Amino acid sequence: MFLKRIELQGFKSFADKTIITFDSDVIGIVGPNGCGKSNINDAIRWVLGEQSVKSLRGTSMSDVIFSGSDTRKAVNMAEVTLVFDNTQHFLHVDYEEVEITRRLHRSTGEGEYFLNRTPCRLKDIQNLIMDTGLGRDSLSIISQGTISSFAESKPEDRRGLFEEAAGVAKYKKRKIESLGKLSRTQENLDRLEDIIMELERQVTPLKRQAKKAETYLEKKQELEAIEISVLVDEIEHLNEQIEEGKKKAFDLQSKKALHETTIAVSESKNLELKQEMSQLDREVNQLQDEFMKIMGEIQSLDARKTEIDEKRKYAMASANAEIRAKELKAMIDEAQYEYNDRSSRLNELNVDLKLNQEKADKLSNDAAQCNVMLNEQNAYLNSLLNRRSVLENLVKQPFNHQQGVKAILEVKDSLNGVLGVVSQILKPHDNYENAVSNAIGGALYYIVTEDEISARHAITYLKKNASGRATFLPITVLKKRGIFKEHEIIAKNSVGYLGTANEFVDCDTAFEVVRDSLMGNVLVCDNLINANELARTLHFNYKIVTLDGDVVHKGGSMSGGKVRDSYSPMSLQKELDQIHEKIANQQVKTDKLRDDCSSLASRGEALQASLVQLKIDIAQLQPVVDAKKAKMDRLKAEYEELKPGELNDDEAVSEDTLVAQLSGAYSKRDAITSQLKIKRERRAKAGAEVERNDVSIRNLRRECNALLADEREYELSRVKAETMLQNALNRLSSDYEMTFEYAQTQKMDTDIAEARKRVQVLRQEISALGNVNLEAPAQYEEVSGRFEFLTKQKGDLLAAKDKILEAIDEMDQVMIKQFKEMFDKINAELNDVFRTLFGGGRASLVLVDPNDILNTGIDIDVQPPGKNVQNIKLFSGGEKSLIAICVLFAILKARTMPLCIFDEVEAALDQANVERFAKYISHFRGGSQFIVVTHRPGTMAQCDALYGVTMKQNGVSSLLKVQLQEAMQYVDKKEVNA
Ligand SMILES: Nc1ncnc2c1ncn2[C@@H]1O[C@H](COP(=O)(O)OP(=O)(O)OP(=O)(O)O)[C@@H](O)[C@H]1O
Repeated sequence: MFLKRIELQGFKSFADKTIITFDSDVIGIVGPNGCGKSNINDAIRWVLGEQSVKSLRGTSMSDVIFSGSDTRKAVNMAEVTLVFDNTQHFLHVDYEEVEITRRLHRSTGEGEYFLNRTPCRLKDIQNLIMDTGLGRDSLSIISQGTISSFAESKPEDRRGLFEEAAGVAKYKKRKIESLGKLSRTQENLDRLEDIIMELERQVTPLKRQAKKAETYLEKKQELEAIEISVLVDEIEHLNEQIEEGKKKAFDLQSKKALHETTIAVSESKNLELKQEMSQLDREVNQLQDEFMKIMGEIQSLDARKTEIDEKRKYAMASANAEIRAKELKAMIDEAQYEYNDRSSRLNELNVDLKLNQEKADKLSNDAAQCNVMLNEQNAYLNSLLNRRSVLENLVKQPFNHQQGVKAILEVKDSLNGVLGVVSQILKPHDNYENAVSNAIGGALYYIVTEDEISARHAITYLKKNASGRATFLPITVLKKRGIFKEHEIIAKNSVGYLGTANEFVDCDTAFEVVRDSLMGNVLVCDNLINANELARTLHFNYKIVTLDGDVVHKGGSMSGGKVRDSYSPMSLQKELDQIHEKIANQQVKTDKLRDDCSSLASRGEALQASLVQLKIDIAQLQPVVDAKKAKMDRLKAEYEELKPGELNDDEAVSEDTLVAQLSGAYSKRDAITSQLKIKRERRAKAGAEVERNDVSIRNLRRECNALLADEREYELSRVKAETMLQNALNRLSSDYEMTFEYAQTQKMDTDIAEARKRVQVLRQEISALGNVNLEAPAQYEEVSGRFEFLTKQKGDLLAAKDKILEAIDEMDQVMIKQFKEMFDKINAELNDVFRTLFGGGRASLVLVDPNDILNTGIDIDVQPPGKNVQNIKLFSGGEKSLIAICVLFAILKARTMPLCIFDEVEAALDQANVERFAKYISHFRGGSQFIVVTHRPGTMAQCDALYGVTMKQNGVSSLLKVQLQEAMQYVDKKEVNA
């Protein structure tokens, strides 16, 4: 016994668990129409993996689950188990007993398979039964429909039965799989070939481009290495040139400024001198007029005096002693008068000399003091000028001490998204510079960027060049800050509170978020006392700054004070403006002092000249006084000889005398002469000085022009050098992403002149290369790599294809052989079987195309006894069934089947044929097991055991073993009677 047991539950009409145990070789299943007999057949095929819903007589797979009846509810699961005796190993597994179960759930539609209660796949079941005769096209399970259609079916459609008998199904399946594989391999090959062709098209030009790119990169690399050194050398030279140019220009400017000052001083001096000269000219003219006048007076007085003296001489010579004495007395009076006059004049001159000397001393003192003051003021002016140049430098390069910030600003244009430094972006209101600077604190030097990516790029640049550190403020991450409303109300009502620091700063709208994020929560107070008070009131929750720049930090700590010469980048410009104003004021002050000093000096000079003249006058007058005294003494001695003791010294001398007039005139003439001399000398001196000054001004002007020309030339070459320097620096930063300082560390010790030449050559070579695809080497590597890989794959696929073809060929050979052998075997059996069942005649099987064993259809050539019908279709239904049964039995004889299930295959046969059919089954006893669903008593009679299927409850099948007698109640009444 091969099939030992069937267990059904929930399968079609078998709602309850039903177990059918088979213990004989030929088992009949009997029962009335519709009781569920064929459902057993369906159950066996279902378990063995039937997938065709149609052949299971349903529309969906869930139709196999019991769907309920009048009295029973539908169930949710169908389960059928077949238990096989495998001691003879019909099934190719080691087990002696094989249990196959299939289960289906209505709710999920999921099916499950079990092999000896272990879950398995449908494929496992199919493999297990393949070529055992239990397969899909097997002759193990034959229904009435199969039998009747067999004879009528096309020759090709009959092949399946023979293939199953020949056991070639597994090869056929494998062949189908192999053909699938082959077609997939061919598809892959086709696809591969297309890709390979496309890649082949790309590889050659890419190879050329890659070579070109490599040459370009080599040259570029060499150029870079040399050019960095050349650029560094160029920058160093340009820097030196610029510095030297600046120094020279500064020297020239200083020299020119000095010349211009000297010219200005000389011009103003000349102006003064010319004014003085014309004044002197006027005075000299006046003095000359006076001199002429006095000389006229003297001439007439002298004539009169000569006349008197002549008269006196005559009288003296002829007169007596009395008259001579009288004349002598008159002469003594005149001599006395002249002496007195000259000596008093001498005294006056001496007094003048003394007074003028004192004046000159004082003037020289004043001039010395004035010079000291001038020096002091000059020193202050110089210190202001120094501070101005420091501040100007700082304004030009405010971040000299912030290395990182400086480095970023230098390459600002080549880095994307760098917007500027906080201290440059924000502009504090007047007088709030200190407060705002301290409100911002260290963030003054933060660099504002468009976003985080720009900041990351800038940081990478600093790292790469080791150019210092800097802090960045990406605008996109900034948030406006402020103070709580209640705190604002408190602050506004506090003494000295001025507002939040951001209120005192102007900036572009785009930077308002920078301003408000840095200072929106910093408060400003007028002084530190009020700041402390406010801080306490607000519980030290805010940073507070004062106008002086003192700070009360959050938490209460304080900082303040002042550093000498310190500066804030925010107040730089303001301080510079103030310095400009101070310098202008100081220059006015020093200019005035310089004028004072020079006027004191010229006054001193004039005084010195008059002192000299006074001394000359005194020196000239002294011998005159002495001569007048000697004359007076001689006359007095003469008189004493004539009249001893009569001379009275105290006698007054009349001033109205001619002598007095003459003395007055002489004295006036001397004074005028002296003045004229002084003025003329002064005039001549001034004239000479003007002359000298004019010459020197002309010379200085010429020199200034030359200096200006030189300066322009230097300026021009400096600007040129600066442009070249900027270009060189830009190339360093944009082409090589290097700062000059970093590039200096990369400079090679090489002959720069040679390097320059090489740079030229390399540049020409690079430009001769034309357009270069720098991606080409990578693309070439990728494409050629793919090309090689795919070519290898193609080789592998071709080898695989050959192998598959070889395997298919082998399978074909096996199938041809097995099929042919089985066909011949069956053909050999058929005639006997036919003759037995038909009681004579002949039958054989014919290959439609013997040359194509693998596909050929199979014809049946039969001739029942006494008939000569050629076309099988012309036979009656019963005959057709019997022919099909003959073929079936011939196959069973050629190949032993462990199990055959016949479902009313003999339905169309007449009683005699049924009996022959039933008896013929006995031929197979011992080799095969038969389960026969039948309504025919003839068949029932040949069965070893009979099972009756009934529906005791409506729609629910049940099963019980019955005796032949009981079974007979289900058969066709006519047949029983017959
Ligand atoms: N899913 C199902 N649930 C309940 N009953 C079902 C289900 N599928 C089929 N049936 C019932 O099974 C019966 C058909 O059974 P089957 O074809 O096995 O009868 P039979 O005994 O072979 O009849 P016959 O002698 O006429 O060939 C029908 O009455 C049908 O209602």
